[in-house]
Amino acid sequence: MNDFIIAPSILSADFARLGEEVDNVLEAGADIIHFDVMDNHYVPNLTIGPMVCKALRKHGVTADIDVHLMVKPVDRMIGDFIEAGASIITFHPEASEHIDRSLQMIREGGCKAGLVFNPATPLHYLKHVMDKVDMVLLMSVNPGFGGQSFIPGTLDKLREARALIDASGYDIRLEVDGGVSEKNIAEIARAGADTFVAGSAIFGKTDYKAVIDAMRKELSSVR
Ligand SMILES: O=C(CO)[C@H](O)[C@H](O)COP(=O)(O)O
Repeated sequence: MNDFIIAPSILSADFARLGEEVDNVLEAGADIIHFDVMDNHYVPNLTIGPMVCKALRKHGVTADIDVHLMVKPVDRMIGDFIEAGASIITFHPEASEHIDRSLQMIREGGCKAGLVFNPATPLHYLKHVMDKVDMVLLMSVNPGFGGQSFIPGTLDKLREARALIDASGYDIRLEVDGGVSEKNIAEIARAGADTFVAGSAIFGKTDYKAVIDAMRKELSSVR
């Protein structure tokens, strides 16, 4: 596995050609696919559900699918996404009544589990479940829409999360999502992130490989 993971968010892909878009971005060098699920309740937008995840598997996608649940309640969706072929499932702690149970459901289904923190959500939710998470995702925008600007305070929060993860001794990835581009990816990596979600920065360009290569070049200066 690469030390740094680039995870294009299909939120910014052309949904009318989704299978082809996913094939193209993986061929261009993406490591995994980030799959944003919005319910028009937890966030003010509505996107895609397990049927689309299943359709991507049927289309032949074998790369990991990183499902970010922006839904409330959370638990009802977990089984559906496990069955649909998700690899990683993350959710927002404040959207689950029973965080420990939700994390266990995900792992028992054979997926990696993670918690997602909005810009103003404190990291203390992690304290008693570090042994049950494979990924911590810090939102660097308020969730709901692609194409927003990176919130600079996320850099300090990344440093705080990196220190917690390193002190825990567990193998936990630190992902960042929102406003990530080839211009700021090195600074974000230096703050501690190892997994980078980018939507508009990649799908907003015609040459996906050029953007992903530029991101990797920036990252090569970090470690
Ligand atoms: O979860 C999201 C929004 O809730 C998106 O993944 C995120 O915003 C990525 O889009 P962009 O890279 O264009 O900011």
